[in-house]
Amino acid sequence: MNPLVAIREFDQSIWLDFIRRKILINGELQRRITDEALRGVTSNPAIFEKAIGGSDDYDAAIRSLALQNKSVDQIYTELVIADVQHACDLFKPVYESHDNSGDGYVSLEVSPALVNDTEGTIEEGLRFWKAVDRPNVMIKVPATLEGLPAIRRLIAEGININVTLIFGLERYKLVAEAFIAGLEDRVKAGQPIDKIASVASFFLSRIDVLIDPMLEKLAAEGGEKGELAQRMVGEVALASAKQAYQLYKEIFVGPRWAALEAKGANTQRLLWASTGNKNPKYDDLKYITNLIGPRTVNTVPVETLDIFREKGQPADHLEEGLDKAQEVLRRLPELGLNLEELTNHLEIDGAKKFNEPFGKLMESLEKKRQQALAITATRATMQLGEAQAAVDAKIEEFNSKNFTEGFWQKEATLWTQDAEAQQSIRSFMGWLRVAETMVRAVPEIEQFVHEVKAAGFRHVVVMGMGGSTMAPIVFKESFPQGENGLPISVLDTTDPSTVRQIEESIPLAETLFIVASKSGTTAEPLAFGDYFYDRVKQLKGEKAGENFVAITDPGSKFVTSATEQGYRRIFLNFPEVGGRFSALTYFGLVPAALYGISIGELLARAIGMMRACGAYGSAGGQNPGLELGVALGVLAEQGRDKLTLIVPESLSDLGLWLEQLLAESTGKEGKGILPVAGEPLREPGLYGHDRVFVYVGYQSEADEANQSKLQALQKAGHPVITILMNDALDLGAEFYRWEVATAVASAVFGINPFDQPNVQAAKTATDRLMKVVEQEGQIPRKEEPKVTENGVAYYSAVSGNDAADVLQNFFAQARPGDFLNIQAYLTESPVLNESLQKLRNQVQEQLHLATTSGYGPRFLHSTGQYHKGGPNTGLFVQFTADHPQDLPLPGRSYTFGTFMNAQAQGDLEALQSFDRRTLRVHLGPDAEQGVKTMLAALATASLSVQEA
Ligand SMILES: O=C(CO)[C@@H](O)[C@H](O)[C@H](O)[C@H](O)COP(=O)(O)O
Ligand SMILES: O=C[C@H](O)COP(=O)(O)O
Repeated sequence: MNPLVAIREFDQSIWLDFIRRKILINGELQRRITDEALRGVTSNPAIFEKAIGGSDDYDAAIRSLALQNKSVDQIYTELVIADVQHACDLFKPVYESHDNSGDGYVSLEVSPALVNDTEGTIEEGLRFWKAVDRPNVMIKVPATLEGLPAIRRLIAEGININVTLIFGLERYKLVAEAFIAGLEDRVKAGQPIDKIASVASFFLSRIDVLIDPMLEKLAAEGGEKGELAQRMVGEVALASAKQAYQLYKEIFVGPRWAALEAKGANTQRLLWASTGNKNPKYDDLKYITNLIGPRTVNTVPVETLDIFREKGQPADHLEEGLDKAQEVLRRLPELGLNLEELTNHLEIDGAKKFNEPFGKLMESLEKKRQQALAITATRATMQLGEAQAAVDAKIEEFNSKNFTEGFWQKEATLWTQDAEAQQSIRSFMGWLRVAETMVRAVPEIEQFVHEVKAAGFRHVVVMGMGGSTMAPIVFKESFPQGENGLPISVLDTTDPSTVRQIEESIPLAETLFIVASKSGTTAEPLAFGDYFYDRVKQLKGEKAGENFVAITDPGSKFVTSATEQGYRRIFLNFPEVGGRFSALTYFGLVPAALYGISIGELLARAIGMMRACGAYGSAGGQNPGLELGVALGVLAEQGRDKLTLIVPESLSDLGLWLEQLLAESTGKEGKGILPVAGEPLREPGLYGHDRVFVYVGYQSEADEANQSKLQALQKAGHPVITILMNDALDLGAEFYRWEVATAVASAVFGINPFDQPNVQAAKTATDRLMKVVEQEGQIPRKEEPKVTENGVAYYSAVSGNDAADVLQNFFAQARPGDFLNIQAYLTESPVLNESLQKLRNQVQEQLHLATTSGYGPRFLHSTGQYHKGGPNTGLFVQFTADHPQDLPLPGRSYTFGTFMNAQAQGDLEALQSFDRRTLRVHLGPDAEQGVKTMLAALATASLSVQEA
C-alpha cells in the first residue's frame, strides 16, 4: 500500500506544505487528495513568494488587478484568497466526510508585518476569514507574545486558527492556554464551539539547524561534555516534539477541558511544521517517520512527501524513546545551552524568514503593477473627413454632460426618456464589469479544461445561436488551436447536412458537447442537445451526460433538464448580461479555454480597455469606446450608416460577431447601423455616400492591398477608421471597445441598445408554423412561384415572364442607399460562398448598393433584428433548398429539414409583415447548382436603381 495512505492507520494526517495555482488547476492537488490521502494544505508568505514571484501563473491576473487600480496589498490578498478558496473547495469532501477528524483545512497566514501587532492581527484575521468565506479555512497567527491575545480573540470569534512559529515548550503551553481561553470566552458568550478547529504548528528542522552546529562544536572540544553533546546532535528537535506531545496529552484532559469537550470542543492538535530535512547527514524522512502518532498533523513539503511515498515506512513512533527525549531536554543546560533563549531567537529569525520573502514579493508585485499601468489601450485612427467637426461637437456635448461618468453609473437617461426602456437598460448593463468577475473564475475554468482532457475528451462541439456561439466562432478562426487545447467545432444551424457533417467529423464518444443558451428556451440549441444526447446515449447509455456541458442563466428550465440528464457541468452565466454582450463571460471563455487560449490574458486586455474607457476614473486620454461610438452614431445620422468592415483573412469571422452586436443593438425604431462584412474592397466609384470603412487588423501585418484601397477611399472623401491590434489576444480589448461603442452610438440615436424587439417576430411565426407541422405533418405553403426555370423557383411580390425578368423587376425596386441582404438557408460550402460573393459583386458593381450575406438560421439571432426593426432599406433574397438527406429529431414529430424550412418561411412572413422587399429563390435538391443557375439568369438581366 502507498505509505501515504497506510499512514492513516496511525491516525496521522498528512497536509501539504505548499500551494501554487498551477497544482490547483492541473489536477495535481486533487490527485494527491484522491490517491495519496492528502488531508490539508498550509501556506505561508514564503510559499506564496515562490508561487507568485517565481512563476508566471499569476501574471495575467496581476495585470487585471493592477489595471483596476488595486494596490499591491489588494493584489496580493486577492491572489492568495482565490488560491485558498480554490484549495478549500478541493478539500471540501474531506472536510465534510464523517471521519474528517479535524482535516480538510487550508491555512492562510496573516501578514508577517503584523507579527508583533495584536490588534492588526485580529483585524486581518477577521478580514481574511470573511473574505475566504469557507468553513474549512484556517487563519494562521504567529505564536509571538503579541499573537497570543489575538489567538484567544479569534478563537472566541469562532474562527479556525493555525498557530504558527512555535519553537519552544513554554510557548506551546501558552498557545494551548490561549486556545482554551478563547473557547471559554465563546461559551460564555453563548456561542457554539463544536465547529472550531485549531492546530499548534511546532517548527522542527530549524531547531536542529540552529543547535546542531553548537553541539558539534562542543563535541569537538571532547571530554565528558563533548561526549554528551555528541549524543545530542540531531536529537533536540525530535525531543522537543515528543515532549510537546506529552504536554498535549496532559493539557487536553481534566475537568477544565472536559467542560469544553461536553460542548463539542475539539482539541488543538499538534502540527509538525518545518519538516523538510536540511541536513544531508540525516534521513530525509527524519521529521516524518519519527513523529507519526495519533491525532497529529504533519505538513510536508512536496519533495519530502514524494520521498515518503517512495520509501516511507509508517509506524507509530511518537511515544518511542521518551526517556531519551526528556534526558536531552533536561541536560541541555549542562552544556550551557538555554533552549528557551535559543527558541526565542528562532522566533525572531522565523518572523524574518517570512518578512523577507514577503517584502520581495511585494516588490515584484509593485514592478508588475507599474508595468501594467504603463500599457495603454490601442487607439483607433479616425480619418473622418467632412464629418470630423460634427463628431468633435458631439464628443464635446457628451463630455459636457459627463457622459463617461454617467455611463459607468448606468444612468439610463443618457439613452432614452422612456421609463420602460430605462429599466431594461439598467438591467442589462452587467457586461460593464463582468470581465472583473470572470478574472476570478479563470482558475475554475482552467481546472475544468484540465478535467475534460484528463477524462479523455478529444474534441469539443459548441452548440447554440447568436450571442451564445459568436465569440467561439471568432476565437476558432482567429487563434490557432492552443498547445494544451482541443479541436473545436461550432454548430449554429438547423441545416441537416451540416449537422451530419459535424457528426461524421468527430469522435462521438470522446466529444464534449457544450449546449449554450442564455435563456435555455431557444429551440435550436435544445434540438442540437437532444439530437447529440440521443446519439451519445446509443454509445454510452446512462453515462451520456458525461459528454455534455450547459452554459445558461441561473433558473432557466434548461438547468433542470441538464441536471436530470446528468450533464457533466452546468456553468451559470449572468442574467444581467445580454447574449451579444457575453463574449467575455462563460459563453465565450469556456470554449476559448478548451481551445487552448489564455483566457486570463484575454481578460487582462479587456480590463485594459475598460480602464481606457473610464471604468476606474478618468484614464487621462480620450475614451476609445466613446470616441468610436460617437463617430459611428454621428456618421449614421448623416446617412453613412453602412459600417463596412475590412479585416485580414485570419479575422474574417470577426464580422459575424460585430454584425450581431451592432445590428441587433442599433437596428430598431427604423434606425440603426448596418454592418457590412465580407465585401472585398473595391474602387471608390463603386460606393455610395452611405459608407464608413473600418479596418481591424494587426500592427505586424502590412496588408498592403487593403491599406492602399483604404487610402484611395479616404482620399475620395469616405471616412476611414483603423484599429491595429498587437495580436489576437487583443480581441479581448476589441470586444470591449465595440461593446462600449455600440452602447454609445445607441445613445446618439436615443435608443435602448439592449433589447431586440423584432427578433421575436420571426420566432413567433416559426413557432406557429411548427405547431401546424406537428398537427398536419407539413408546412402550409400558400404562395406559388412567379416563375420556375431550370429547376429554380422564384417567389416574390414582383412578377416577370422569366427568371431574369423577375430578378430585374425585383432589383428595380432599389433606391440609392439601400442594401441587398442574402439569406442562405443552405449548407455552407466554399463553392456556395464563391457564388454568393459573385452575386454580391454583381449587385455592387451594377447598383452600387451595399451587400450583406448570412447563413440561416444564424442571422435570425443577429442581423435579423435590423432587417425588421431598422430602416426599410433592404432588399432581401432568401435562398432555400430541398433536404435530400434530412435528419429526424429524436422525440419530435419533425426533422431538422422541416425545422429549417419553417424558420425560413417564418422569417419571410415576418419580413413581409414589415413591408420589406423580398425574393425567395428555391434552389431544388442541388443548392450549389441552383445558385449558379440563378446567377446565369441574373447575368442576362439589366439592373438599375430607381432615381433618388
Ligand atoms: O503552515 C505552516 C505551519 O503551520 C508551514 O507552512 C510552515 O510555515 C512551514 O512548515 C515552515 O515555514 C517551513 O519551514 P522551513 O522548512 O523553511 O524551515
Ligand atoms: O443571441 C442570442 C440568441 O438568440 C440565442 O439566445 P439564447 O442564448 O437565449 O439561446
